Amino acid sequence: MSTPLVELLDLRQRWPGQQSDCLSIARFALQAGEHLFLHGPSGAGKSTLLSLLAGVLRPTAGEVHLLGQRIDGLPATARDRLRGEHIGYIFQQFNLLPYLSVIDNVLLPCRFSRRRQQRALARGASSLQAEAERLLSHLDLLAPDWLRPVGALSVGQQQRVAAARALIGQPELLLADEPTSALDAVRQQDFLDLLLREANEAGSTLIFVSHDQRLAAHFSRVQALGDFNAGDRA
Ligand SMILES: Nc1ncnc2c1ncn2[C@@H]1O[C@H](COP(=O)(O)OP(=O)(O)OP(=O)(O)O)[C@@H](O)[C@H]1O
Repeated sequence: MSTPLVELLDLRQRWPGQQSDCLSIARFALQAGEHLFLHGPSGAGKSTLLSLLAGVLRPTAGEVHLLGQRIDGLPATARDRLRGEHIGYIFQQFNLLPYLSVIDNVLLPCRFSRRRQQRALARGASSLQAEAERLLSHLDLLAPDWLRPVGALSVGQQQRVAAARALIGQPELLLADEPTSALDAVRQQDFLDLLLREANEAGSTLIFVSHDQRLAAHFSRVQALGDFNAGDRA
């Protein structure tokens, strides 16, 4: 089998002040192009797992591999660069820059990564701005909102901006942490359509964290965190 796109080996994560490991994973791997629906109870460690895979967090022990490269020992700047180039991350709290406009937030990954710029333009758009507008329009965020500061938008609108920002430039890995929690049913469906279509066209690997089991049917692989995490039983 080919090298996994992401892999965790003998990983442990214990938060300061805790008596037990939040995560204890002998092995977890995803192949390029896999779409995983990840679920589990609140507090089980799903967001922690995504932070480790994205190199936001370094594990207490063990190995994190991304695109065949071991990243847990890299300095923060190198992990930040890899994340910017290869990962689209929809954070649970969005992590948008509230004073920047909607368009400027979506374009942020392209400002920090030439690779994301090139891949955004390779999508056939006439400019980066046009590609940002295409993604936003599909998520039902239309022109009158594009120049507004993102902090002035509703929570559901901000969630859609965060999605467009993660998708621009076709990153190899998409991490989506409860990405539809603030959306109504119609927009949830539009969001899933766009996410899965973009992921398929780019061959992106996707980890989609959600409590909403109705969405699981859209995914090729469905797992509970407890299937491979012994942390809370340690
Ligand atoms: N920055 C932090 N400092 C200390 N403990 C943390 C931190 N972040 C998370 N934890 C702890 O790690 C555990 C797992 O949290 P995490 O947010 O990963 O769970 P989750 O499965 O994503 O939950 P939810 O479904 O509610 O979002 C919790 O016990 C939480 O208190």
